[in-house]
Amino acid sequence: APQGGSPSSASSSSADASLTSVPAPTVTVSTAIASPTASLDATLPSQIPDPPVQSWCTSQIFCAGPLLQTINVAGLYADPKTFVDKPTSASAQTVLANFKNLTNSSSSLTESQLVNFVDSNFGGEGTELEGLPIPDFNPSPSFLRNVTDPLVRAWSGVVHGYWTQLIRGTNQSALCSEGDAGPKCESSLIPLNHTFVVPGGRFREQYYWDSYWIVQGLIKSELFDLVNATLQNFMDELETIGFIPNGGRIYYLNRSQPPLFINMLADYVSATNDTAILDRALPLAEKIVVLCLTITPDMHAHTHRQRELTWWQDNRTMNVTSPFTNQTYAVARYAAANTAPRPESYLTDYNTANDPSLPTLSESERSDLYAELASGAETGWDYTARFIAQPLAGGSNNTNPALRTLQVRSTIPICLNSILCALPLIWLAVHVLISISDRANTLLASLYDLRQNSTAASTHLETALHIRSAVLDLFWDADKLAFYDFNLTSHARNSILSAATFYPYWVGILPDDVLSDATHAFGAFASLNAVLRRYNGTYPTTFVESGLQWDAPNAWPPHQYILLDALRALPANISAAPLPAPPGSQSGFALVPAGQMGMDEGGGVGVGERARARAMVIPDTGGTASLL
Ligand SMILES: OC[C@H]1O[C@H](O[C@H]2O[C@H](CO)[C@@H](O)[C@H](O)[C@H]2O)[C@H](O)[C@@H](O)[C@@H]1O
Repeated sequence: APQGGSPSSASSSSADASLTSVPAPTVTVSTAIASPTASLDATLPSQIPDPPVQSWCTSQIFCAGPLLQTINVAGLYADPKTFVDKPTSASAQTVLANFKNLTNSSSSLTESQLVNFVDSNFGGEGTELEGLPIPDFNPSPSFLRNVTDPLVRAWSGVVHGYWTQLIRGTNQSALCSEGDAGPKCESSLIPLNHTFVVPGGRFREQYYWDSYWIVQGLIKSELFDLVNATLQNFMDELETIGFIPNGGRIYYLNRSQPPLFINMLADYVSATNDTAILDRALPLAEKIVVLCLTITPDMHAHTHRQRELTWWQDNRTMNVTSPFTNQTYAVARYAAANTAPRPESYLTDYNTANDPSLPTLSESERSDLYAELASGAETGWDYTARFIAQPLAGGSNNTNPALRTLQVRSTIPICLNSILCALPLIWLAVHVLISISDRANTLLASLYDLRQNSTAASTHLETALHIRSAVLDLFWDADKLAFYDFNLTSHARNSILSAATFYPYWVGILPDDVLSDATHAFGAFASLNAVLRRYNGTYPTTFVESGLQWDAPNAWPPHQYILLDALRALPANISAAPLPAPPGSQSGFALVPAGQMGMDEGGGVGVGERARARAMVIPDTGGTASLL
């Protein structure tokens, strides 16, 4: 097998399933042909001065600089990511010399000169990757037999079959090898040692938080070797880079993504009992969760001084004093250091910053905006009203005015802090506060138990109490019965309800208000009831139709997963009661606590009658079923 490691139970397959060796898929490359919107003999539009070179991304071809800006301003490709995924066909030195000759040859370059330059100096996007076969692919894994609905079962079988299209390896023969005068070419790919699974389409590389849900699927599909390989790649990155980047390209090296490595590890060990992986993984995982272990400089310093130099703590943590209780907490935010357009979205960011219909930005305002845009990408929710001061500033057809008011770095997000503290918090929930599904038993404290390291486990438990307090204090609104992000500028909670409101439940943080009163528990999930009653569809990311992809009406699969787990986290004595019915002929919206959704029925800033959350078959509960 091309994957690293082979757990004992990794080869299990259903007895009646026929094992099939599926041939390696052909990876389609060079799908994009340069097709500038301007005519070929048009000269390039004028440019603003190049942004500063980014210390984290020093390629003069794929990172901010004159070449990248010129190619982008020419608008050769509909998707700016196409260009930065093309390896050069000659050494970087040669390509840069050719570019210099070109720019010296004329004061006004034409579109066709740029098309020729790219065609003769670059190869097809993604050629450094190869599609790999899945050895002994089982088209009928046992989970399919437990899907009773024939339609859903057939659909699940089709989805299972997609794995064969998404497995990649680094194409060693296409990598830029060393020549006498240095590497023979340059590519933006971060080569990985193990097989990996890609989201697909333009996302040709491994992504961090996508991999969490990929791992959930791989486990169901009994493709354990691929999970192991995914984890090995991430461990390699933790060792060599110091953190797990957003994705597997050098232009992602200034940011991470929602940190779910240890969740993947726990789920893998639970599914395979491959505890051998823990020797390498646990110290690296600790690097990720250390935020939870170093609450304030004076707490735990005696036990955790050696862990202080870690990535999330050093780069993303700050102390916040609650205006509600005056308690101080170390909490995390997304905050990428960046003063240039994102290379994979260069023209998009450039246009946001230089939109002629909007006020001209000073250099420092532009830099700030670029940092916000990169930080927004780090959230995984790029982009959403949740992190925007004026989400409807340009209406839903023009998102530039809204993006100019991004406030990612001044938002303490519910989701990140819930995730970062998930393991000790769920451990706490399981062992101290509430009963929760078996899944929780696989989490960090249990992993430590496996290694007989009870000291570390008790520290996690102690820490969990503190972090649970931070989440409940900063984010929980007891009147609206919902969690909201904390805004560092207003020093108050934001008012936008989003799918993030369910993250604390997902990780086992249940407010006492909810635990003590079934009516409150219903109120906390009343927006879900309203959505299901009215639209019979999935839960949108927010209820704001901003035109951004992480806003209404779009609903994203990760959130449906989290929401279902959030419901499962409710104790049975709270969730078993029948749902309250709306009075008279009113809709489920009438049952939503005042102000929770921040919208008026059928209007306001929300989805209202226009909602079209991507429909999924979830039957209307009709007011009689339980929340579960
Ligand atoms: O499925 C991969 C990811 O796709 C989206 O974000 C990615 O694309 C952006 C633009 O090309 C890029 O700037 C960002 O950093 C990428 O992660 C999606 O929003 C992500 O949630 C998702 O992981």
